[in-house]
Amino acid sequence: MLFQVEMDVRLPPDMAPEVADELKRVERERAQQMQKEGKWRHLWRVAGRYANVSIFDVESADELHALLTSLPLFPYMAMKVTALCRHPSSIRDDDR
Ligand SMILES: O=C(O)C[C@H]1C=CC(=O)O1
Repeated sequence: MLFQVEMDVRLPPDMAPEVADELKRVERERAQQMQKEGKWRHLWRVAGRYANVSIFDVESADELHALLTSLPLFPYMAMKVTALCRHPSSIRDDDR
């Protein structure tokens, strides 16, 4: 199952820079691990915002929820999840 996830990062303005830097470091590790596992298929920065648009390829909404809530930055992100299904005009074999 494919899901589009929009993540808006909202770190508290008074968070110590070294705490923020460590959170971002471990977040990057986790995000790259999920990409290598094929779960996080696309990761795009939204131009001009501290936000991303991502495509996840998971077995279920429960799995997506577990992955998203495991992210170190999860407490500091607003997320919008959209379930995707195959478009009848798509020519890509992996759009499912
Ligand atoms: O920077 C972000 O968009 C937030 C988060 C998502 C992946 C990652 O490495 O950080």
